[in-house]
Amino acid sequence: MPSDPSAHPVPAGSYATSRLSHVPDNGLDWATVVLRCAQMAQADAWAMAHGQPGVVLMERAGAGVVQALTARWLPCPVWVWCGPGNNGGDGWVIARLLEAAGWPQVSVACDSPIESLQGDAAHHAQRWRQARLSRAASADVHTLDQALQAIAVQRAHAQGRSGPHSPAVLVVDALFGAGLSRPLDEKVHAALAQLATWRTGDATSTPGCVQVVAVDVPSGLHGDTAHGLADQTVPCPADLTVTFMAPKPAHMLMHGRALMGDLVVHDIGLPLAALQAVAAQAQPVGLWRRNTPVVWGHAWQAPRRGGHKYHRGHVLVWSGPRMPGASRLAARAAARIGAGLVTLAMTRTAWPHLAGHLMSAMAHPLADESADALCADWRALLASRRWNAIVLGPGAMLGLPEPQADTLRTLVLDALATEVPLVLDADALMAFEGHPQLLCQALNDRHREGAPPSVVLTPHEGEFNRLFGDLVRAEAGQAQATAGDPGKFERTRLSAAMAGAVVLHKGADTVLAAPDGRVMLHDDAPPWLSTGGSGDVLAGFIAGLMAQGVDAWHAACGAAWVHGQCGHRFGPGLLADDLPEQVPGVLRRLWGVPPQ
Ligand SMILES: NC(=O)C1=CN([C@@H]2O[C@H](COP(=O)(O)OP(=O)(O)OC[C@H]3O[C@@H](n4cnc5c(N)ncnc54)[C@H](O)[C@@H]3O)[C@@H](O)[C@H]2O)[C@@H](O)CC1
Ligand SMILES: Nc1ncnc2c1ncn2[C@@H]1O[C@H](COP(=O)(O)OP(=O)(O)O)[C@@H](O)[C@H]1O
Ligand SMILES: [K+]
Repeated sequence: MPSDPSAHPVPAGSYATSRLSHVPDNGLDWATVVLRCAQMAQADAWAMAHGQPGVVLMERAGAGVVQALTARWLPCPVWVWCGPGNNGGDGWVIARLLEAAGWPQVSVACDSPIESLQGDAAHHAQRWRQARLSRAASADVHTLDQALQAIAVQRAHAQGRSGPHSPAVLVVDALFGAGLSRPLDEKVHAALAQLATWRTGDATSTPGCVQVVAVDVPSGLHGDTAHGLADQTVPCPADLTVTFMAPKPAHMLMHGRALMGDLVVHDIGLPLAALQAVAAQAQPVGLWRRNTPVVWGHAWQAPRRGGHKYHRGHVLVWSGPRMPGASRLAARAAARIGAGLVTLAMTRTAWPHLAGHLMSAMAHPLADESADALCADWRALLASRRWNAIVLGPGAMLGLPEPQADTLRTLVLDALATEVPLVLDADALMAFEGHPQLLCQALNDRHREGAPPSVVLTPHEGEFNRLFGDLVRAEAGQAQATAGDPGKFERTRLSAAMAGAVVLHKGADTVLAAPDGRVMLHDDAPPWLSTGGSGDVLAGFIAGLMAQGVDAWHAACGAAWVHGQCGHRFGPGLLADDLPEQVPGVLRRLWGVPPQ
């Protein structure tokens, strides 16, 4: 247990430096998990039951906030807004420690009388009061209304004299954290909304004149869903958020993440055993994890000495005539990540545009005078040899006279009727819009209970909602008493369970889920990845790994990681075409292959 708590910034995704093929799947540690609020409370409770008093943990939590805060800002007037629970408890510690550190103007606002506070929060409120009295200073506690009036005055006096590191007023939001159990009262919401207006700047003040530090989460944000309760808006974003031990979904999922400002995860010294106890309760599938090679490295081997291209699998990529670039990107990505052979199946109309551009990949033309002819040719191709993985979706639209979606659905169902591992992306998913049950049925028919899943669906948020939105809402409504968005983790988990497939739900906050309930967050992806065709490359990476024998879950997690690393390596100005070209460097580092 560290006695000197340290802070580490998020994302903390890092390369492993040694060969990963021997690392077990369960490399559990605080830096690799995302904990729900109830699980964090379990870990706290475990530590308290095993000799770590709550007041000590709270002291460390407050100290962590002070450490992060003093590293960023010069001494300036501070208001600490304390709520009625332990989030407020942290606030009392922060106020006391800031004063002890010599910050000259620290004021506290709390709408609950000190005498009404309970437990650890009551203890620290009393310590704050005693510290004040021992210095013969006033131990007055203000209401939020009084705080707002005072901040308005401080703000006005400081016009033009504040800067990024010395705001006119710094407000510590210690109102509500993990214990938020109902929407904010109107009065509290309005107070935070006023603060938000001052923070962003208005007619009378400059942006940054008032800055905000959130303890655990910005108040009103639910830690599990990354939204306000019952669709309430979260009134005041923060400039800095300090949470403890492990991020919660709200710190990682969009909306929530956008409200955090800089995020620090502070170690308050809970032992690994506390996490292991929480993980034991989360069996059989375990905790929600952050995507690092530790989690999937064992499932994915470097090419072996003496192997040949057939050991590395043959990927079949479907290509429609409208956007042939998409399927070419997927094909190149599959080859770069290690598939031994890649064949593009393309309609005869696409042949002239595509075939001449292929170098290492092979091409197979399909009849396209009618939907029936196309489907028959596709079935024959599927049956013609032992494919190791299929990608269907990037640039899949057909350009036939018949209704597109009907034919595309047939092509997908034909592919699903084989046992070949499959990635379904983009158009192949949208062909089932309005018919999600049809897709789920076919996937479940194929998925054998207990066997590893062999299909990966890769919708982005829009595709996810159009395909699964109604099903997931209905399922979440049945599963949960609380109304409102269950959050991206839960939505993705539900969709994978319904579909009997791995779902890789793309975005700045990619979430992956397997039918057995495993859930993974991929948070280490740079914004340069939001460029046309980047998803096509990802689909190719997944198929390329599956072709090499990696199961669908580990292939999806590994591919998302490689995708993110490729984005990091190239940096700004990235085009999707650049991504596969970064793979050699990423793999070299992953496998510890020495530089040439
Ligand atoms: N030992 C621990 O348990 C630790 C807890 N820590 C802090 O404790 C926080 C969690 O504490 P709590 O579980 O007490 O939760 P909170 O302090 O977030 O809030 C719970 C209190 O607020 C009330 N409440 C909830 N929603 C409300 C609303 N909308 N309006 C008015 N009242 C509302 C609840 O009835 C309860 O009294 C964490 O966010 C973290 O800041 C840290 O000190 C680390 C250690
Ligand atoms: N802001 C972002 N930060 C990180 N990754 C992102 C961001 N926006 C998108 N991505 C990633 O980029 C890829 C885009 O895929 P997709 O939306 O299917 O694009 P396309 O259809 O053009 O290929 C996905 O892997 C997604 O997770
Ligand atoms: K808070």
